[in-house]
Amino acid sequence: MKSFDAMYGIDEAINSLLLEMAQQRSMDRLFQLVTTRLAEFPTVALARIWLIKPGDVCQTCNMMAECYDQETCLHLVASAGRSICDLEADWTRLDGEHRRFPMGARKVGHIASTGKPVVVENMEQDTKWIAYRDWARKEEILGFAGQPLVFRGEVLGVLAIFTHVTLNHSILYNLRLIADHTASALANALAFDEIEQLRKKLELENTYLRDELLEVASLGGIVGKSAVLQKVLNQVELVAPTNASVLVLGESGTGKELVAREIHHRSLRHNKTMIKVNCASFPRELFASEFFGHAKGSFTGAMTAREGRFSAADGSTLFLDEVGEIPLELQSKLLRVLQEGEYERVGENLTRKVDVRIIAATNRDLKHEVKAGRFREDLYFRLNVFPIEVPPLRARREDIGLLADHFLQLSTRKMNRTDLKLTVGQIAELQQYDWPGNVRELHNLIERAVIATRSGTLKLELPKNAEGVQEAIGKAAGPADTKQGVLTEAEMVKLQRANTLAALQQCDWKIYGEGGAAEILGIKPTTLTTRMKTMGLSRPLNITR
Ligand SMILES: Nc1ncnc2c1ncn2[C@@H]1O[C@H](COP(=O)(O)OP(=O)(O)OP(=O)(O)O)[C@@H](O)[C@H]1O
Repeated sequence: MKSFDAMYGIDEAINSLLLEMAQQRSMDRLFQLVTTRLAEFPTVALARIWLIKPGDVCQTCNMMAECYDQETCLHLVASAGRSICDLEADWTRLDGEHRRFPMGARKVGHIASTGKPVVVENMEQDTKWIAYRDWARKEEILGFAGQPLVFRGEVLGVLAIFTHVTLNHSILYNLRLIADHTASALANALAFDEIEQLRKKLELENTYLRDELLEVASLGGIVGKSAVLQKVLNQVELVAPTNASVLVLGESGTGKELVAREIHHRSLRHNKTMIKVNCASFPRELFASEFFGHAKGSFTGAMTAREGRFSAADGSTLFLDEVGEIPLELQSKLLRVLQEGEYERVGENLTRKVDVRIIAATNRDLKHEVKAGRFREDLYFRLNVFPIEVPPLRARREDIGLLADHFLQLSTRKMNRTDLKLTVGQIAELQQYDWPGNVRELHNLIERAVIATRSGTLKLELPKNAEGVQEAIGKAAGPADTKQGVLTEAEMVKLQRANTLAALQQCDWKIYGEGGAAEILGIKPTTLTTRMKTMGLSRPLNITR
């Protein structure tokens, strides 16, 4: 009977393997290299590496009966060898019956859970460890040796070989050398991975933080003294320190986002950045990835793995703006993460946990959306734990003067101007207007006026109430005789608003896709949604698309 020691040139082979290992940059290639080189010894039938990782396919794993914790198990990550009785058999596959081993189960699980090597010198005599005696006999396998992959006292996995020859304990020395090199390369790679992930997370957080700073700089607190606004602020104060979900309702531009930020700033989570996601700003096929992230290669264009917004908001608040736009097929996934705090990235089976507080906002009538079958009722109840209704500006006219002054100050500071003022008469005029675009429209109007005025009293160009689209277009097209075909800046703005509104009305407020307003206007849907915000255009509640 041949022995393992009879392998010719074993020391040279192992030395050259160790040198080759040092050149490897990819972990997968390193594992493959180790198993392939070991399987090249004529006496080795099969060489394998398993790594300890979180359980991922527990429900379909055929070792489930032997698995007690279902938290972590051994994942087969590299395999090489050849069958002597079935030449078609592919022993490099990683998806066979033993792709997972429970910790503590059989030889491999035992090595992982004890951190101690196992040698079966001669399977014909020592049958304790052999689960598949027939397989071993047919494949003429006599020996088994396995070493744990240990780095700084922590077991990371197992390296094992099945041999056609009997073994003695001296095999463990060579196997230990290879296992130690593999373990330290693996530990380095894991550390680099972790650093890379932290770096990406920081980068993402920084981006959100920068956006947040810009927002905060341009927001500058909630202004207003009206009774209806005070009621909103009382509700904010009440709900902020709890972890309850909040649904902020109201027309576009009323200040729903500002309310959401105020809740976050007064909450126990205020030390972390609030993450915002505008549910109307990306196409439906990207929703899942945007929310939950994706694994590398999970779809065309997914060149690298990506953290989703839920991960970025872990321990903080996630603001779901325009929540009524979430496609029905994603609503169940959202409900699950809200109820159980669990989700999976696109293209990954691993379940991740998060602790996120949700503040959602919408200008849609969500109850109506539920009735129409476009919004899940259970999700609606989950979000609507504490509803806050932000009133339109026309319902709090006494705030208009304060807001106008506030925006004048913001704009003059931003543009380094000091000499501009609003008259009492102008404020009275502002209070007469109905503000279909609400506070945002007022903000934009003041900012435009600051740009347009050289000094002294602001030049306000207040739109007329309830001006029709055709009227606006007609007017804008009309001035040819009076001003030689030239439109003023204000007329241009009015014309663009009227044209955008006409496009939206023509296609029943459909933004994306074929026949949508973006297509009719020849612009990107995201540009259109931003433009709608600036212009204070939003779908009327009775339009249900
Ligand atoms: N009470 C307020 N005090 C100061 N600024 C306000 C107030 N309300 C709204 N704003 C300003 O008006 C603009 C629109 O507010 P915000 O984005 O919060 O509205 P929204 O209701 O979330 O709009 P949308 O539904 O279009 O997302 C912002 O510039 C915000 O700073």
